[in-house]
Amino acid sequence: MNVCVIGTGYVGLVTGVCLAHMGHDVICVDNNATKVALMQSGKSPIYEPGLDELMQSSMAAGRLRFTTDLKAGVEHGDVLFIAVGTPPLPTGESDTRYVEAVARGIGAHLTGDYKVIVNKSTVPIGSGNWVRQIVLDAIASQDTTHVDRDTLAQSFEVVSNPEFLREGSAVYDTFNPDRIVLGGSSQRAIATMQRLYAPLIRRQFSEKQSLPAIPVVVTDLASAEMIKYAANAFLATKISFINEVANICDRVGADVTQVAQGIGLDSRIGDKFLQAGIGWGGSCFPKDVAALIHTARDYGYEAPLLNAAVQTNQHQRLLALEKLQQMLKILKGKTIGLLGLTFKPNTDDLRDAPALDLIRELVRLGAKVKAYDPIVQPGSHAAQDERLAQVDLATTPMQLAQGCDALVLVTDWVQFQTLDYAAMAAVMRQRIVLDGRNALAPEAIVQAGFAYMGIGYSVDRPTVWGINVQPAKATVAALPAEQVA
Ligand SMILES: NC(=O)C1=CN([C@@H]2O[C@H](COP(=O)(O)OP(=O)(O)OC[C@H]3O[C@@H](n4cnc5c(N)ncnc54)[C@H](O)[C@@H]3O)[C@@H](O)[C@H]2O)C=CC1
Ligand SMILES: O=C(O)[C@H]1O[C@H](OP(=O)(O)OP(=O)(O)OC[C@H]2O[C@@H](n3ccc(=O)[nH]c3=O)[C@H](O)[C@@H]2O)[C@H](O)[C@@H](O)[C@@H]1O
Repeated sequence: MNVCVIGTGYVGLVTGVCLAHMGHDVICVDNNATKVALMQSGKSPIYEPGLDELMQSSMAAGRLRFTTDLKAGVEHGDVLFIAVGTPPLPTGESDTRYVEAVARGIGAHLTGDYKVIVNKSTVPIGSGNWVRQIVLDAIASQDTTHVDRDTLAQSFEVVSNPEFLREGSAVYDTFNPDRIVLGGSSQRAIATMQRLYAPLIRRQFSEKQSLPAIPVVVTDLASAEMIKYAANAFLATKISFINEVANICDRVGADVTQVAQGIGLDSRIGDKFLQAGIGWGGSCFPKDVAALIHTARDYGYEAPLLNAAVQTNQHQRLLALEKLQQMLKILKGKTIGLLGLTFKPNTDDLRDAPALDLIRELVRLGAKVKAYDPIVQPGSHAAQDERLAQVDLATTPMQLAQGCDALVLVTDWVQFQTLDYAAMAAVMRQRIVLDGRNALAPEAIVQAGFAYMGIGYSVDRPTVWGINVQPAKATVAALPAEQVA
């Protein structure tokens, strides 16, 4: 099928590239000419594992093109994806002006051929009908000579198809979704979307063909829009829940990693998104939870649980500061080294990253901040972020450790598990590791000469220099057969 994806951020680019890999003929449109030129040269503007390779192979096969020309994209696509950003306004409300501009642009360029317009962006509940109205308004003011306006008005339908990919594993997630959600009232539009996703649903192009088909959930427009917000709000609340449990663990003498393992094996709870740490961030959880709270408020409902999840997260994002103060007392004049800056590993995305809150507060309290991130390297695009202006960016972990009073693991990049911590300890002023993601092997860190502290360990646990040491993980063993009977 012919597809047009408008907006080539994380979602738009990954969607376009994956649809082209499935065999569709895809044009990606973006109004950022610099970005388009980069993509036309076969380079992805974002760091996302596996994306460059797929992008280049689909371009070589002639199934993937990039342009700034919206008209060309609209004329080409049987399916038109709107995948532009919906960032938060200061009120928490979602800023839908980019969606509005694209919808207007689509309406101005419709040709009379049948098109399905797909809201892929995360948009407030009710946006499906709103987009439809904007397109109709644009048709009404279209200067058309070849097709009458009634024909144009009948020539499109709007579907909601929310996206659930995670940054850092976006390509994998797109090819292996837990479900596909399609919201809309037109059978023709839903059938078109099912045809588009047929190779994915039946896993026809992957080695996983033996797995069952991917479930497709067909709903009305508003429910599909709500599914997206409810999914993100639930996941964010789940993390806030385990973080709250971690904070209680800290006080009562339990180990949150063992607790997470113990509750996660209950299939009603599940073991995912139970990693306690210094809080959730990124481009979506904070903005989508805020937007859902805002929507609820518009309807006179306070959404107390969601507000509490946000509040717990705000506290959690500064927990590292509290713990550093416990250990170092006065932070003024101390040097703190951050391991990781991005909001999660395998991305170069700094949007609403917990590291930024920590940097702001450390600087405010007079500490010197150094940081090492495998992707946010000096000179890189991400490093230009003005919120890093007061951070001394190191090019190696050793350079980071030099002269530090403490290291804080902020992002759980896998390579941080195997750094030469003994060598790093040797060049530090004080040897403290605060593991903000419970990602390191505490015994190894202690052996390397550090005092170790995680998130969710009790003050009553065995301590090294008065700081808690994480015990071994809980073991899970099957009962002997005779005991089962
Ligand atoms: N980033 C993520 O992992 C996920 C994001 N989402 C949702 O998907 C949507 C897009 O998010 P991201 O990809 O992160 O956004 P982004 O901000 O990274 O990218 C948006 C792109 O749209 C382009 N754009 C803006 N206005 C345009 C216009 N009028 N015409 C053409 N292009 C235009 C921008 O130049 C930019 O390249 C948001 O609603 C977000 O909530 C949903 C799931 C995952
Ligand atoms: O709407 C979106 O944009 C996306 O938001 C999240 O994906 P993403 O933000 O890429 O990353 P996650 O893996 O969900 O992590 C979000 C934050 O939660 C934190 N987190 C995650 C899991 C966990 O157990 N503990 C925890 O603190 C991460 O460190 C990160 O800061 C959702 O997981 C995706 O399904 C959704 O499509």
